[in-house]
Amino acid sequence: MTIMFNKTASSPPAPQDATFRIRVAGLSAGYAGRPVLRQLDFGIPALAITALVGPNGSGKSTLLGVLAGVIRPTAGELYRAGGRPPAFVPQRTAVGGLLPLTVRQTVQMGRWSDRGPWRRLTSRDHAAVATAMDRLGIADLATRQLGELSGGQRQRALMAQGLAQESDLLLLDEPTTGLDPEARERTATLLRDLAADGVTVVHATHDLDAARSADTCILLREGRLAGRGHPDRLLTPSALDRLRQPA
Ligand SMILES: Nc1ncnc2c1ncn2[C@@H]1O[C@H](COP(=O)(O)OP(=O)(O)OP(=O)(O)O)[C@@H](O)[C@H]1O
Repeated sequence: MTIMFNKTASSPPAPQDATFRIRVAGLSAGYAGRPVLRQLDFGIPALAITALVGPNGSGKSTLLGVLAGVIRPTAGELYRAGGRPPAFVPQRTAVGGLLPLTVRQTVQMGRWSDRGPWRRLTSRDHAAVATAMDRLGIADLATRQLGELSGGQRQRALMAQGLAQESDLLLLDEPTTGLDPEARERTATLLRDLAADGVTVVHATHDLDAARSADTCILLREGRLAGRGHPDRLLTPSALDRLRQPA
């Protein structure tokens, strides 16, 4: 699927290139009166883990919103290779902790895109929900209210909701923020397993260990592409210093 906006790119993405799950060309986006992303060109490799790295306000969440289809670009092209609609897991701070929902109900909402909110869940849905909770290690929290959970537990409940969608494109906003070292390690292993199972994973992160364990990184600075490639090549101390300086 190619979505074209006010076209500014001279070279359109190549839909026939099966190595990319997503391609963008000349992509710009932002909010009313506030341009954020400027003229981005890159591909997201299929069946791999891509980390979005950059300082606060560099546009990582905005880019995830565009890739998820919840923020409309103002210019450029976005090509998503065929597959299921993306599963988008926002930062836990963007999700109300006061919603009167149990963990299980939260994860079940991941099935709404297939089932709709008012239909009874099938045994297949229940199995997907149980598997997602198991993979995130939160089965024992199933009956707890979301609002009673610690930040890290709530983060894992939201990730389980994303997994329950069984999409082949998982977009995660700072999935390891607030997690203890063991949960971070578990998340890293989970992302690796998902990629091996056929999922393309994109996550925004400030966690350099998580970024270093990705297959590829995209660096953003003030809404512009500051680099992309393998983390070993990209995440050098001097490159990270440059990221922190004004563009
Ligand atoms: N809903 C919004 N309305 C207006 N401006 C916004 C909105 N959300 C974000 N912004 C602005 O867009 C810019 C990029 O924000 P974004 O959240 O994408 O950055 P980020 O790299 O994810 O930051 P962080 O690492 O702090 O999460 C910032 O200047 C921010 O103030």
